[in-house]
Amino acid sequence: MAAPVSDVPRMGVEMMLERIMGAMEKQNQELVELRKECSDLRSSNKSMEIMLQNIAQQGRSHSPGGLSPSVGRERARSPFLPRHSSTLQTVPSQISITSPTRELSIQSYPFTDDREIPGFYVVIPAGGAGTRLWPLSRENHPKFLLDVNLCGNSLLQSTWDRLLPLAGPSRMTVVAGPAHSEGILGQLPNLAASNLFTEPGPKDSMAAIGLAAAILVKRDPEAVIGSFAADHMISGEDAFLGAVTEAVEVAKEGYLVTIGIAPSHPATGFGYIRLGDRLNLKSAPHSRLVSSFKEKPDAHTAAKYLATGQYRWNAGMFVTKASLLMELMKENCPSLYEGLMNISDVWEDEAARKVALEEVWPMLEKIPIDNAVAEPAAAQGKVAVIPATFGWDDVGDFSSLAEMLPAESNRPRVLGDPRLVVSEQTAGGIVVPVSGRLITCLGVDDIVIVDAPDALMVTTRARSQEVKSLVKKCREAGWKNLL
Ligand SMILES: Nc1nc2c(ncn2[C@@H]2O[C@H](COP(=O)(O)OP(=O)(O)O[C@H]3O[C@H](CO)[C@@H](O)[C@H](O)[C@@H]3O)[C@@H](O)[C@H]2O)c(=O)[nH]1
Repeated sequence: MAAPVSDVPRMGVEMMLERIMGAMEKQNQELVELRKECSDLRSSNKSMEIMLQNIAQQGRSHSPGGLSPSVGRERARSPFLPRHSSTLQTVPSQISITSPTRELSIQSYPFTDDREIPGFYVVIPAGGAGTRLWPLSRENHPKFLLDVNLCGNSLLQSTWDRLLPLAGPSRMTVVAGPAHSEGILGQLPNLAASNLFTEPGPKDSMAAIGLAAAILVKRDPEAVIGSFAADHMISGEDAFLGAVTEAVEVAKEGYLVTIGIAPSHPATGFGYIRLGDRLNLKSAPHSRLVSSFKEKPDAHTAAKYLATGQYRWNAGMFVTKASLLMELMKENCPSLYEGLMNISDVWEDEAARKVALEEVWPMLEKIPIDNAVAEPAAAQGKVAVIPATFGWDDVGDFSSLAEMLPAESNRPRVLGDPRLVVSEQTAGGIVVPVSGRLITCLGVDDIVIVDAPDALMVTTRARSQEVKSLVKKCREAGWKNLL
């Protein structure tokens, strides 16, 4: 039967709408495929880059004390987060906002093909469980072993890859607890066993970095060391390597050198560096003195600092002669210095090391490097800073993890398979579908949902720093096996 005359124009409109919707759907589909292609391309570029780096390293015959990379040990994939074919996640090329000032807008270090710095040792202190990322991170799978942005590498592996060109495999070292040794060696097959410094228990960053300094200064009295957290994300590798190379030059002049990040908000979880005079070093044109260093100020003080425009966040990276760090420890925390000297005296003798660690380690003072030496040394004019122009994030909690994922309007960001999340009027949050089941949400903004097979965690982005206290509560409630 023919349609009534009055319905004809309506049918026309409906057909048009249908066609438009169809075309839009097709476009969306193409966009998804394009994103996947880009992501695959990025992964294969990365593999190619690593392959080229390996070839270059194998061909390097002049590497001092060069170890040949261990044969037969393959790099283990980082555990826990699932891999899926339709990943849409990308890390923006610039993670944090760099300084708008002209002074910092340049910084391209004049690298030659070989970036290796003779006598430079990398120290990666890998401690802490990253409890604010529970239930993604666990005591046995801490944050640094996780591939939090699904790039195929854990944060530790990315840290290693980033710094390898400067030190070569023989001068890359890691300090960690015994529970993580196996995971670390599995993920870093080219880490020499003698360069994994195993501490009996967590004693905070001064003891960890101090232990590495005490051992390395005995192996090489002229050693310049750089300590870099195992669990940070960085974008802009050239700018990063340029900053570290300048920092090494400044360290050789007898400074404890930090890297300063332009702050974007009055964070209370970071150290603040007040910029002092320029050092006017030819080999490190961006270097400046640090006129003061304040570790983790309160919110009011942080806001005051920000308003002056004179402060940088401390990126938690320290570059210095190992001998200077030992001197600073001797001056500012003498008993810790004594203890570490006793341990390092016998370090290369396995049996004696075991005895010394058992006797001395439990007595050591638990203090962060920032309070132990950075604050007092800055007051004496011994700390310098290289202002950074690379993107940086310490991936401290689910809110900062969310920042790294592309925003989608009226939809939470998804770390994992986006098909497992169906939402309606839910903006600004982050969902991590690990268990594989479907997650649905309606009308809940800024929500954080982490769905692991054995534990579900729900909070808001605003409270994601407090996940730490939730973990404490779970422990008190007898759930230690899930932490
Ligand atoms: N091996 C080992 N490493 C440790 C230990 N304690 C801390 N670390 C390592 O030392 C580094 C810094 O320690 P955190 O405890 O994570 O420091 P933070 O609170 O984040 O503050 C530091 O980093 C901020 C940037 O993220 C800085 O802004 C701040 O000034 C400070 O340096 C990290 O790589 C951490 O894994 C430990 O007992 N053992």
